[in-house]
Amino acid sequence: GENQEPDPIYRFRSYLRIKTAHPNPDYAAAVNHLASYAATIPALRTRTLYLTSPEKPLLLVTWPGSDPSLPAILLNSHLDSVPAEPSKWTHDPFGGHVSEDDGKIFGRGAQDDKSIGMQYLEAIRNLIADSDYAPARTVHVSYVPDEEIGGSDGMGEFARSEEFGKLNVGFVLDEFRVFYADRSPWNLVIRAVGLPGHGSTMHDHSAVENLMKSVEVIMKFRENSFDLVKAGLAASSEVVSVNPVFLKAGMIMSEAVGGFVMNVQPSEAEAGFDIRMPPMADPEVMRKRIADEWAPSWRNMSYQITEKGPLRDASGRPLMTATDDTNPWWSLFEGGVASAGGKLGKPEILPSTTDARFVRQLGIPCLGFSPMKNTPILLHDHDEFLKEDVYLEGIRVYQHIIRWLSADYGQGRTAEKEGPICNYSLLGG
Ligand SMILES: CSCC[C@H](NC=O)C(=O)O
Ligand SMILES: [Zn+2]
Ligand SMILES: [Zn+2]
Repeated sequence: GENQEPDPIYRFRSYLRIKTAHPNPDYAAAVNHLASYAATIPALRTRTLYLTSPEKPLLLVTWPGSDPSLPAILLNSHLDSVPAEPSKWTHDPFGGHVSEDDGKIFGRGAQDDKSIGMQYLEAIRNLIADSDYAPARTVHVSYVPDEEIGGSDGMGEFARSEEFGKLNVGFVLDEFRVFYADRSPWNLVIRAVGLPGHGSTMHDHSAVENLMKSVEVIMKFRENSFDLVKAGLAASSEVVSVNPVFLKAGMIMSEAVGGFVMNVQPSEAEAGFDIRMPPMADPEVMRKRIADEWAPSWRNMSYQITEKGPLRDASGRPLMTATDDTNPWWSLFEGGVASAGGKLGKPEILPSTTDARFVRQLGIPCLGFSPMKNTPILLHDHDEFLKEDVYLEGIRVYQHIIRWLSADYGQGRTAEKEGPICNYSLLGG
């Protein structure tokens, strides 16, 4: 029962009970929960930043290292969650329910990403309590708002802030299992105008006809991308994806059957698409394709692209973090996972998008990682859960990773006995 459950599980369930779903995430309660727990660990300092508005706090927890001259590491997670449809769930998505028989902890955020947010703190607590470990590098833990809605008032703003610069961050860990890149979202809306007229006449160049021609061209492009994936020639995260997400046309008349006027051909029509651009995609080529083929002005089309986040860093390089020995942080991360007895899959590009793109844009290496062994991926899905034992095991994995990343392997300095000796200068010593 509740009395016998380990404290970390109790704290995780309490976090899951906080209603952090959009459109009204309770950021204050989430920050309060995290900061209260952090306050019980004397080595930690906490600060709450309000970078854009009093409604959007960002919690920064800091574990000072013994050598402030070393670049720090940053462990990031987001405070917000996507909405859930309670009627489609077996248990209340914000009830913190645990199933008796198999120890599944249900909740919106159980995987994405309240688990890692609490695991970071639990791992730090254990490193101090169990082994008296003290890091050489400073370890920062950030809890940012708004990731699920694009992150511009969250990590986007944070990465641009003076505050962030002062942290001297050398390496960042963010959510999900080893991802070295994300795809950048573009929102595309195409609009057609055309000849209106009586619903009974057949004429060329109506708005809906113009729109449908573009939709066909776009869907053909989509089919080509998808065929590459189906043939096994590319991972789904390696192609440009495009999916229609809304269609809008017609004259609304609420008392009509179906709600629309039937005998008028509308003079305007619109469609919206979610496009994801992999890091290697050429934004210029894509912009030109949209202008010339997808929404050509000669077909009376116009369009609007909203590029939600960068594709390149300041020196024009695609936003990818190296996962080989050219990146010493990778070796330390991999070493930490291996020393915990874990095995990493092949590093991938995340098909969707996270806040990692904002730090990669600064040229800071960042890996997406969440220790969720043998767990079906239920991000944004119904009945999102994480099993108790997997959650606790994840804390242990983070203890190893944090230790490897934050220890001092410097020239002539005492190397941690579990850590590798690697090129210190590459790590910014
Ligand atoms: C427009 S940025 C949205 C970010 C969001 N992130 C997680 O799901 C995503 O849709 O990938
Ligand atoms: Zn997430
Ligand atoms: Zn998400």
